[in-house]
Amino acid sequence: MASSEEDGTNGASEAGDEKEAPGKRRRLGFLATAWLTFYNIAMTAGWLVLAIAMVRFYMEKGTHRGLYKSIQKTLKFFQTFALLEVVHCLIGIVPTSVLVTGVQVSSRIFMVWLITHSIKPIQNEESVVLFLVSWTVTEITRYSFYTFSLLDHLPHFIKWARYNFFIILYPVGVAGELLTIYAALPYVKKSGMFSVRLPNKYNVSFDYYYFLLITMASYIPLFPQLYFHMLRQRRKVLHGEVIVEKDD
Ligand SMILES: CCCCCCCCCCCCC/C=C/C(=O)SCCNC(=O)CCNC(=O)[C@H](O)C(C)(C)COP(=O)(O)OP(=O)(O)OC[C@H]1O[C@@H](n2cnc3c(N)ncnc32)[C@H](O)[C@@H]1OP(=O)(O)O
Repeated sequence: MASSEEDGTNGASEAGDEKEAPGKRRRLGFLATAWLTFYNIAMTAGWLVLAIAMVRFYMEKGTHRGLYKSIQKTLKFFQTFALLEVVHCLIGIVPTSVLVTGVQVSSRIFMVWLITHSIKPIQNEESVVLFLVSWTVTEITRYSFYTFSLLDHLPHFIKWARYNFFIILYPVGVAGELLTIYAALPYVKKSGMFSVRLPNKYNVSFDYYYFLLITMASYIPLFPQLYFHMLRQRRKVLHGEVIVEKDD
């Protein structure tokens, strides 16, 4: 993939073009810092609320059945709000690749709105809990990491957690997502939902069932790229390695 994501800049950094030492933070303007601090605190709080709601639900009911329904509004709100992350990359206030962030965020939005929200019979699948728990732990860690970094008071444990938890949580989350899509397939096939059949006046056809199969297959090339991206970030941040760029 293009080099920009490996050195952690997207070319629009306010810090200029020179390469920074690993672990050294860029300096942002006041407005960008204030906005990002607010955004990250709000997101940390949102995912914490979600975590507490999930733990309380499970302790009270002793089952995962009904869990999704009870937390769906909070989940939809905060996961949709994360679309702003793509905007942050586009306008250059965070040095992350638009492509990496775009794939990450769009796959989450897709899971929330076009799978779990739209296909009610799968909402009680165990696999939904799998990705919900992975996402929640990841996001609490990630947004608190960004918040403390912006405030220049990053506890070592948060940094360690940010660049270690994903090693397990990423595959677990992806497994949860794939199993949920797989569970949705029979309902999608039977109902023909979101599909457009011929003949119609636009002369186009679309089969959501096959779209889901293609989406599942697309995890095979895309997920390793995201995972190796995180492993490179881990080496850079935790072990201070300078990643040598290689242009495609
Ligand atoms: C239409 C259908 C599409 C379907 C597509 C299907 C294919 C999908 C295939 C793959 C699907 C994946 C699904 C995801 C599942 C899960 O999430 S499971 C749970 C586990 N998940 C994770 O662990 C997620 C890991 N991913 C991430 O952390 C990010 O999303 C990332 C974009 C992939 C990587 O983050 P990145 O930003 O590159 O790394 P960082 O080291 O965190 O940040 C780099 C620098 O940027 C600064 N920064 C970034 N964001 C912020 C912010 N909000 N505020 C402040 N600063 C920010 C960060 O501080 C770093 O700065 P420097 O310190 O100056 O370098």
